[in-house]
Amino acid sequence: MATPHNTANPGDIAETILLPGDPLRAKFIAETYLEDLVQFNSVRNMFGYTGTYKGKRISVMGTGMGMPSMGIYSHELIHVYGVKNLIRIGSCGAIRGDILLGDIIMAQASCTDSNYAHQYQLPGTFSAIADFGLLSTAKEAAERLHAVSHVGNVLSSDLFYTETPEWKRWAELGVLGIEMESYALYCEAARAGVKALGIFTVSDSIVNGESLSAEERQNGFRQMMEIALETAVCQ
Ligand SMILES: O=P(O)(O)O[C@H]1O[C@H](CO)[C@@H](O)[C@H]1O
Ligand SMILES: O=c1cc[nH]c(=O)[nH]1
Repeated sequence: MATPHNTANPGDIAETILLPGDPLRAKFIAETYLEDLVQFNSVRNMFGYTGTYKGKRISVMGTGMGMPSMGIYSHELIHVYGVKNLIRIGSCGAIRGDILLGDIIMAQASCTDSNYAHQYQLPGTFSAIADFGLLSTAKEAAERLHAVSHVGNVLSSDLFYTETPEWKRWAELGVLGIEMESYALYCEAARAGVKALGIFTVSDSIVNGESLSAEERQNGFRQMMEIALETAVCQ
């Protein structure tokens, strides 16, 4: 049965899915890497595809920007379509001077300034973490592909533009970078007992204001895509 945001029928989506924020990144991955491609969604231009990579059935779909958008798509993928392994592939800003443009950050855990976990009515703060199996498989893939990758904490923020440089406080606690969706993804996966991981290419440095050129961005993103695909085939 379709949802208000996804016209796929149950069975159209593989158990393992790659989730870029940008639907055009989903289209690029599908057209570049997948065989026997079928498009399952175009509602709101949030393109979704299923195909095969090295013989393994894999899907890829955009999730938009921010935790409300990620929350909707990941919830439906898990609860309506039976997806079991969700691998977010995004861009992020580095908040440490030793993490360079084009480097890859794997979110072992995700902090947040959002109230996403408020819905669970916990008597405390929920620590959102990656699935260890997905994380260790991705780290091994990164090493095989000679990618520079860092594993640690990220901040999933509700804010892209901020009035004050709050990132410094997060950096003092060892947080590596900032993006906008992994906390919601990890919450949805934890609540449903499925697996999730966020992998990010550093597209800009919040420390020194540098950002990737278009060409460097494309190459860096391709390395992240290949790490995610290599992780997906192992599931
Ligand atoms: O490149 P994506 O996956 O969209 O991720 C990052 O880029 C967007 C902000 O430009 C936010 O969605 C943030 O999380
Ligand atoms: O969320 C994001 C993504 C890229 N760069 C940032 O500074 N923030």
